[in-house]
Amino acid sequence: MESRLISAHGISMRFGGKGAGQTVLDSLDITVAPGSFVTLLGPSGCGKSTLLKILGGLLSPTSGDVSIGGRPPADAVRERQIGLVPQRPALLPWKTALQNASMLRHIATGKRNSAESTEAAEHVLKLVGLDGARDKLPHQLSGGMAQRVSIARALAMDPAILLMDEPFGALDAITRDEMNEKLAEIWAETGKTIIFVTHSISEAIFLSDTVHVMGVNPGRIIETMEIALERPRTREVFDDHAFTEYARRLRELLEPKAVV
Ligand SMILES: Nc1ncnc2c1ncn2[C@@H]1O[C@H](COP(=O)(O)OP(=O)(O)OP(=O)(O)O)[C@@H](O)[C@H]1O
Repeated sequence: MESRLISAHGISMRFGGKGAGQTVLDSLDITVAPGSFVTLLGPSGCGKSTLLKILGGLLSPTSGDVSIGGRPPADAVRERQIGLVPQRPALLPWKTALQNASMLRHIATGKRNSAESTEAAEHVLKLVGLDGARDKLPHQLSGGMAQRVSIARALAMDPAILLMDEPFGALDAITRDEMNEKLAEIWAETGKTIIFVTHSISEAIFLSDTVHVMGVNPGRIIETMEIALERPRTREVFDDHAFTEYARRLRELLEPKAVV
């Protein structure tokens, strides 16, 4: 694929029938530059997950156009250029970390135990910092470790674009910070385009090049903010004046307006 620019124009999404239906997204425009880290930040129900799936070609909008590298998103899906990391890891409980990480590749290649797929899974397990846990079963993994396997499973397919749907929402605050640092490293090392959904202001600032703030009823982008903090970023950046300024501005945008 020549350019992986994701471009979406006039995106509207309506669920349900005419009377009882709901317009979830309304005339939304967004572009995502190849190799960038882009976050969709907004309140519950504003349509972040819906927009994420539309951008990755996993859901068709009711109206509007999406293209990935100038081509229909279905092409990118067919060419396995899209990886998805869901909210919950959903690992197969009877398979080890390595087997879970190689699973999609084995399915894609049609070979149950190809050495090449296992090698790819070993490589990505190392990348997510789990090479020591390759033979553990899901019930032997912490929440953070399980989510790392889920990231490895998506990365093992070597997609150009990674869709991450609030992957760290269920983790405790410390583990979440650790996962954010690890993800920033993985992104820097692999050059993937990452579209990330979160409710967390600090997570959005820490990870992103660009934060799209969404409003609700109907879901739309109310502001796009470029995050100009230097990289690589470590936890110390939370104390940076620029960081707290971004956080203040984002909080203002997300706080419900007082009714006068
Ligand atoms: N398949 C579907 N059928 C009907 N309604 C849906 C469907 N998927 C999403 N919705 C509705 O669309 C709205 C937006 O959902 P979506 O999951 O995209 O929001 P979100 O911002 O990701 O929410 P959250 O942060 O709580 O996960 C919600 O009201 C939801 O009930």
